[in-house]
Amino acid sequence: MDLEGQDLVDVWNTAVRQLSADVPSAAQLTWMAETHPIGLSDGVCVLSAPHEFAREQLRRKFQDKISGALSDAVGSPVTLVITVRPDTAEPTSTSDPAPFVEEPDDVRMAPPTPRVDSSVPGNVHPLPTSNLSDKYVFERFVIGPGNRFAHAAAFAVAEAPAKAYNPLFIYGGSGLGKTHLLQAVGHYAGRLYPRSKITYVTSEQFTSEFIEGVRSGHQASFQRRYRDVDILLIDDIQFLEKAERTQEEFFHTFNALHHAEKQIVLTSDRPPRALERLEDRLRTRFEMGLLTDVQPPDLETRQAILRRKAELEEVDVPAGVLELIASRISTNIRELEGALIRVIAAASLSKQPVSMALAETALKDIFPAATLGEITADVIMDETAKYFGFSTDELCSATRTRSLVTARQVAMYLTRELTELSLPKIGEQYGGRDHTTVIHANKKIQKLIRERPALFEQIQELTGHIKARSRG
Ligand SMILES: Nc1ncnc2c1ncn2[C@@H]1O[C@H](COP(=O)(O)OP(=O)(O)OP(=O)(O)O)[C@@H](O)[C@H]1O
Repeated sequence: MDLEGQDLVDVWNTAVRQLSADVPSAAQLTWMAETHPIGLSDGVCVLSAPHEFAREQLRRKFQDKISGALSDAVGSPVTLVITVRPDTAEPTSTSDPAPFVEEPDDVRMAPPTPRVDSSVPGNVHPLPTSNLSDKYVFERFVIGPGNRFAHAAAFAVAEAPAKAYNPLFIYGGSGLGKTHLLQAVGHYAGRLYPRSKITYVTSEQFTSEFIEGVRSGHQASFQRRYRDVDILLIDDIQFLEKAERTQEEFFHTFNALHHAEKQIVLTSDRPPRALERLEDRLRTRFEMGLLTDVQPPDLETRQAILRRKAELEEVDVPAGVLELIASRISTNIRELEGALIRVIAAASLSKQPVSMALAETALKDIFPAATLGEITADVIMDETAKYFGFSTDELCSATRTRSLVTARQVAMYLTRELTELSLPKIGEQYGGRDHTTVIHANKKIQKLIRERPALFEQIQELTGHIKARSRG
């Protein structure tokens, strides 16, 4: 049954009436009132929540009840897809003005906006490329000896999906551009083939959606979502090693897509043969197409990446400073970019041009000392909590006072910069938050350290504490 317009609103209102006895707080009632149905097609209802926090709450606490109430209202099973309206304001927090943050936005990054395509019954899928980062396009990717082949393969796949190499499997160490290439395929193919359905997902998201589908008995809509695409981009496939049942499901998804000549692109931190806990049949399928690795960039490429980044930031950075940063950080491009951002922040705060002296000072805390041991997420959490006067439990809690939100965002930012943990893993570390929350925290702090001298100083000092504790 497909519903739209007033019919859909009537069904939704009936469901909400049925639910209101179970909604205890005024805040929850407000989110509920601000949540609207977008479409109901082939047993899948797409809801639009006012913000990410509401979406999470609705998903965690009310998903089953809402599905049940909607199923009752239409007389057949209904699966829910909850999205967040882009560009809506964050919920406001109630107390504690923070010293340097205006708004307590723990989360803000629009997830893919599913649409109900009425021309294809039952098709609920993300708009092409809607959950891709704008930054991760081919135009911003600097080519060097370590990534030339991977770049060429990704480019070829975007130009001729399912014709060039299928699957394309890109592997390599942390922060070397795998996600960037994967999403660039999505952007470019989306431009060349605007009608194609392109889905980007991390294997962790795929796993949790699958589990959710099983739990709620709605596997069919999950399967439809992933089998009805033209290009499937799956990031960090190594996490499937830990999820046996999802491996089975992914095997069928893979076969269905491959058989239908749809393109699959995968990234991993290791080549398929090193994914030891992966079923053989999946490993062999991953090896069926083209395998390509990304290697750490050489000095020249590192400088070129920094030059490009400085141009994009519209900041004049002398060649000597680029060389200084590039010569000290060699294995992770994320860290390389992080160092440049701090130098630019230091210059902008002190209202000086970027110079060697300024760069040396700004970077003294973050260049790894020779004897530095591994920096762990636990140490970062512990030091950040201490620094801002909170407990680690508070950092992981749902409390959203301004100062706590900032401390939490700083902790996530430093974990992203100083460890190799994936975005979902960092989210997990901080009370099971969504990976989009971590992306948001990272962006937010990158922006704030340029605007607020106090926060910049605090983060420099805190990084020093973390590094000191991690010295071997
Ligand atoms: N060749 C490149 N040119 C420009 N920027 C790059 C390049 N390679 C990586 N980057 C940038 O470095 C950062 C880290 O890259 P990315 O997230 O793609 O790494 P990854 O290999 O997927 O890491 P992880 O395995 O930790 O997820 C991103 O901001 C990306 O834009």
